[in-house]
Amino acid sequence: MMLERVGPTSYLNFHPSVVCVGSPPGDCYNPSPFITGHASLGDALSSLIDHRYLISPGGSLRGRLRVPGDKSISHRSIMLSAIAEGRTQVSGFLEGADALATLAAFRAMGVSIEGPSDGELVIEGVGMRGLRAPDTTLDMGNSGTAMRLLVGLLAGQGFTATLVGDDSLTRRPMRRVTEPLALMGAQIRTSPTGTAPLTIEPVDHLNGLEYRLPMASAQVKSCLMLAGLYAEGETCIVEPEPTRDHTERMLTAFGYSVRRQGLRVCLTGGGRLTACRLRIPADISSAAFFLVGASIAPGSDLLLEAVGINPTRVGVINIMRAMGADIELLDKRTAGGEPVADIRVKSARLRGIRIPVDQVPLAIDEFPALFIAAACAEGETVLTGAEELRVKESDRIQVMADGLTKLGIQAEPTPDGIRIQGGTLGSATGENAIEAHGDHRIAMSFAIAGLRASGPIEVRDCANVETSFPGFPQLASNAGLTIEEQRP
Ligand SMILES: O=C(O)C1=C[C@@H](OP(=O)(O)O)[C@@H](O)[C@H](O)C1
Ligand SMILES: C=C(OP(=O)(O)O)C(=O)O
Repeated sequence: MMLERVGPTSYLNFHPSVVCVGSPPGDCYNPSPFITGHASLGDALSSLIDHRYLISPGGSLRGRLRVPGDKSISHRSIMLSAIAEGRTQVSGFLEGADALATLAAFRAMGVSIEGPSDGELVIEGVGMRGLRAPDTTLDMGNSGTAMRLLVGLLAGQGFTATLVGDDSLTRRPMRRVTEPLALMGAQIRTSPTGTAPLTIEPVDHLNGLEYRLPMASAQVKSCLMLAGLYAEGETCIVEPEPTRDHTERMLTAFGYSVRRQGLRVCLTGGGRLTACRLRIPADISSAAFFLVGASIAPGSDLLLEAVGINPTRVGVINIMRAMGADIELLDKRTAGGEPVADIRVKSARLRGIRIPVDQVPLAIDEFPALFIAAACAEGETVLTGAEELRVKESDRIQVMADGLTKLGIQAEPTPDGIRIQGGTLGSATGENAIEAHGDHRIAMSFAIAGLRASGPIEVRDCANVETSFPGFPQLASNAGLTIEEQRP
């Protein structure tokens, strides 16, 4: 196998069927849908269904809107309240397929959950040792967060559980979590290439761990913190750069002591969580499509209500402002331990930039939308240090480069990023339609590209928008995007 060093701690491993990212170079992604052994019901359905968006060119985004609840925080709200003592009330929960997969998994482990109804949930915590062995495999659908956090939480339970996912999730690297968990004493089986299904076997006990993350990943950090709750002694994780800190904040809200010193975060196992009330802000990752859309569409003026502006998530705002965007944060406040603001965005003339590497983990899910901003900017935008984008729901560097190229934009993928030359977005329909490859963020990014395109855009394979942003076409259309949804 050929290994190419692409950064101080990262490797891309080029092989016809397996890509390995991270250090040690063993954390593999299997890009071929044909060589995974497992497929869930979701896959079977999505292979039959071609769910498309047809976008008419032009328009502007105006008015006020509230995007759905934060996906990262929604997953964590279920996981922590399930193992807390007492009844937790949650509002603003994202009723999207990813967070609902987490909810279903905890129901299958005996947790009583009322709702969701209009984002409201009531969870009866079963305490640290109250989860029951599930009768069936736990299907985490399309969600990397659900699978990677849950494997940490389950590593210290006294029962066997198997986690499966859809075809995309089954290709994503899991050694990044199973290897450090094994150092804690966990027993977890993976496929031969280190992917799902993951089978977690009971062990006598877990040891605390001091672990330096080989890549900036909040999922790996959170996985190890959740395992650390069940470990003897202290678990400390050192991040290469700050990543989203929702687990730390939420554990604190549940009364669990988390100690942070710079890039090192520690907790001691054996404590307990006490139920609380959680209010989940609107998801900045969903707001990102509107921040970009309103910036690129002339005549736009949009207010996005109650969006989470946690400093570990605001890379999209920092990058867009550096490109010249007109973004104001209004009425800053705190909700459920998380900073929140209303965001006003108006159209602006954007210019290409070199994206600062320290912003990459803070905007990791927003790059597909940011690439559309780059395509509409004057000059070149260069992204580096973002090889993690290749192991998301799709290879987001390649899939975005392919789509932008179809729209007539010069987009040159590199192992750890992309170079995009701003230009005029063209049209893509019929045989030439944009393929979202089942990746929700790709689908929504090309939908908003329609605001500045010279002709219609057809986006294929959009069903997974339901994972993070149910109701996206309706909300976008209310704001001014001309979008038609074609369901089979
Ligand atoms: O912890 C989380 O909730 C997430 C962390 C990020 O993944 P990585 O940890 O792989 O960077 C992000 O891409 C994902 O959408 C959500
Ligand atoms: C990468 C994402 O999610 P996950 O890793 O949870 O599948 C995302 O939502 O963009």
